[in-house]
Amino acid sequence: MKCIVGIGGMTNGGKTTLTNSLQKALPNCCVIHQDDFFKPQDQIPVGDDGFKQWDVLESLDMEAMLGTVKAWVKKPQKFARAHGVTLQPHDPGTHILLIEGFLLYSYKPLLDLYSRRYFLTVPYEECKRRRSKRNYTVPDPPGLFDGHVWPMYQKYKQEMERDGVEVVCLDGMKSREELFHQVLEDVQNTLLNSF
Ligand SMILES: Nc1ncnc2c1ncn2[C@@H]1O[C@H](COP(=O)(O)OP(=O)(O)OP(=O)(O)O)[C@@H](O)[C@H]1O
Ligand SMILES: NC(=O)c1ccc[n+]([C@@H]2O[C@H](CO)[C@@H](O)[C@H]2O)c1
Ligand SMILES: [Mg+2]
Repeated sequence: MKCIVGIGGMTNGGKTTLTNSLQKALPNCCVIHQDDFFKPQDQIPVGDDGFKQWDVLESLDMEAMLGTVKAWVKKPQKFARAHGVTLQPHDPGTHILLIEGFLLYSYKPLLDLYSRRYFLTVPYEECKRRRSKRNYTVPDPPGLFDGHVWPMYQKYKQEMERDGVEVVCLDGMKSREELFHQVLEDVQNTLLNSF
């Protein structure tokens, strides 16, 4: 049985942290990080807001990401082996894929593949605070958060709500442990219900 779970939500909501803990706890579990599909810096245009447009869907090679997801769907065992995921002999029939990223549910070709779509958020102030401490491969220029990151987050979130995308909202202000146990239990129930 194959199960695809989305760990989506805003930047610095805690998606990667949660995903890494879940992967360790779930059997035969592979992960795809949307951040691995950012286009090279020279292909990211500067927008009317004066900033390089990192926080739009076009900054990502989503066709390549879709191809990677399809490779997992076709041969999860082969995918696991190729990505160093040890398959568990006592749980041979279960295969889980966690897809993690900040613009998961804005890309239509993947939308119906998820068994569950989680969405992590924190309040604006906390998001800005966490972000200011981060060091991305391309560092944030001054003003990026208020000038580009936050407005784009709001735009995509509004589109998601307009399109009626069904998500399970997660409060990113909860502790790492609480979030981990909440989602682990929910994923395990989803698995049980789909047998
Ligand atoms: N539940 C939590 N409570 C407090 N801090 C957290 C929690 N989860 C993650 N963090 C911290 O917040 C920051 C962002 O976490 P993380 O990298 O997991 O977020 P993300 O959603 O993957 O962000 P990005 O937009 O970079 O992909 C990190 O410093 C992390 O240690
Ligand atoms: N990983 C990258 O190449 C990169 C470069 C510039 C900005 N970002 C930021 O990553 C966040 C998503 O995790 C987005 O908010 C980007 O601004 C990533
Ligand atoms: Mg992340």
